[in-house]
Amino acid sequence: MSIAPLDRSARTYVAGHRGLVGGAVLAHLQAEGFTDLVTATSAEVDLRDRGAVEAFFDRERPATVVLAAAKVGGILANATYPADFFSDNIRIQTNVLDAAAATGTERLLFLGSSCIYPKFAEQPIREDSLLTGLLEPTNDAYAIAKIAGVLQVQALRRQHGVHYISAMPTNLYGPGDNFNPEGSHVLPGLIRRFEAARLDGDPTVTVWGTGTPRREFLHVSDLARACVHLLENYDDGAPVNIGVGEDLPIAELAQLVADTVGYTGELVFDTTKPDGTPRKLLDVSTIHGLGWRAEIGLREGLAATVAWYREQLAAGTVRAS
Ligand SMILES: NC(=O)C1=CN([C@@H]2O[C@H](COP(=O)(O)OP(=O)(O)OC[C@H]3O[C@@H](n4cnc5c(N)ncnc54)[C@H](OP(=O)(O)O)[C@@H]3O)[C@@H](O)[C@H]2O)C=CC1
Ligand SMILES: C[C@H]1O[C@H](OP(=O)(O)OP(=O)(O)OC[C@H]2O[C@@H](n3cnc4c(=O)[nH]c(N)nc43)[C@H](O)[C@@H]2O)[C@@H](O)[C@@H](O)C1=O
Repeated sequence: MSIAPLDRSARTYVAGHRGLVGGAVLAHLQAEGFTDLVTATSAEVDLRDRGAVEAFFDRERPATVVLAAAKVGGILANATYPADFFSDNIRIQTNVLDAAAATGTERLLFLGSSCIYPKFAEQPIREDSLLTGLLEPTNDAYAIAKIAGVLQVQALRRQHGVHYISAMPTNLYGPGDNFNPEGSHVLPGLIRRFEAARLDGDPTVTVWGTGTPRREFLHVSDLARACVHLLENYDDGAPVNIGVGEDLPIAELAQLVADTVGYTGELVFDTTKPDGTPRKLLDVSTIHGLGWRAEIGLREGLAATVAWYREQLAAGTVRAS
């Protein structure tokens, strides 16, 4: 399918620009020479409010949209607040997708997540395993909302002929992440905990679960590159996985974080916390075939993220929303 390159002078809206993904996408678009970038905080435009979204799109009429706004959290947040994860995300994505189609947005990228796939999908997980099995219960509400977004993109393509696409990133990390002790994902959660233990001289650090689940980690700068690459090289309704193509056990990740932070105490595993899905390594042959590959290795990316976190800690600006 031939697609015109993105018009760097056309109005481009990054929804969720203050988040981990949105911040990286905005920085990448600026570096790529996009000159008409539009953003709005959730206080300025609450994307759950359909009227506010319609008014925003009527006013701004973006030609391109990256939808990186969502209610996002780790396994404990998802398991604790499933109704909020479902309701917020269904409303955010429905409002943005409908308003984009109604006001002539030409290109849109919707961000889902690797958790949309069945708990026991064959590994590595191919895009066509979607809806072939039961979901992981700790995040099924969030996953169904995201699956609904994928289907809404496909429905808008069929009914209105729009060039909207969906991408399914694996677990992400990097500058701009959420370090909330309870609500964050594993990597920021462990960075925060190991750094505090190092500074306080604690003899042990608790890691949630058994440590046996495996996870794949993609640096958010790689993801930002992938988002623009897909917008310029892909135009189909099928979701596209974005990942690095390798994973590791949580126990190994925890030891890597401890070594990177310089913590030398003991790891203790709290098995009262959920493990979640045993593995969710993504098959990335589709996006590799489109000419994109991850470039930032986990050791390199983790070291840079720890350095960035320490700067935030010193400045008192650690995000823990
Ligand atoms: N982090 C990860 O590991 C992964 C993330 N993803 C997906 O990437 C996308 C971005 O995630 P991530 O960057 O990590 O999330 P963050 O929590 O870092 O950022 C989410 C952003 O969404 C905005 N937002 C949330 N609710 C609203 C609302 N009601 N109205 C307007 N804006 C809102 C927030 O804006 P504000 O700051 O102004 O409140 C925030 O900037 C999501 O779709 C997520 O599903 C997919 C796979 C993995
Ligand atoms: C991206 C993806 O992220 C979520 O899925 P997840 O990958 O299971 O999420 P997680 O990063 O929070 O946990 C990964 C593993 O790590 C273990 N673990 C150890 N210690 C900590 C810890 O301190 N914090 C957290 N959060 N987990 C820990 C934890 O027990 C689990 O086994 C989805 O809800 C959904 O949001 C989604 O799409």
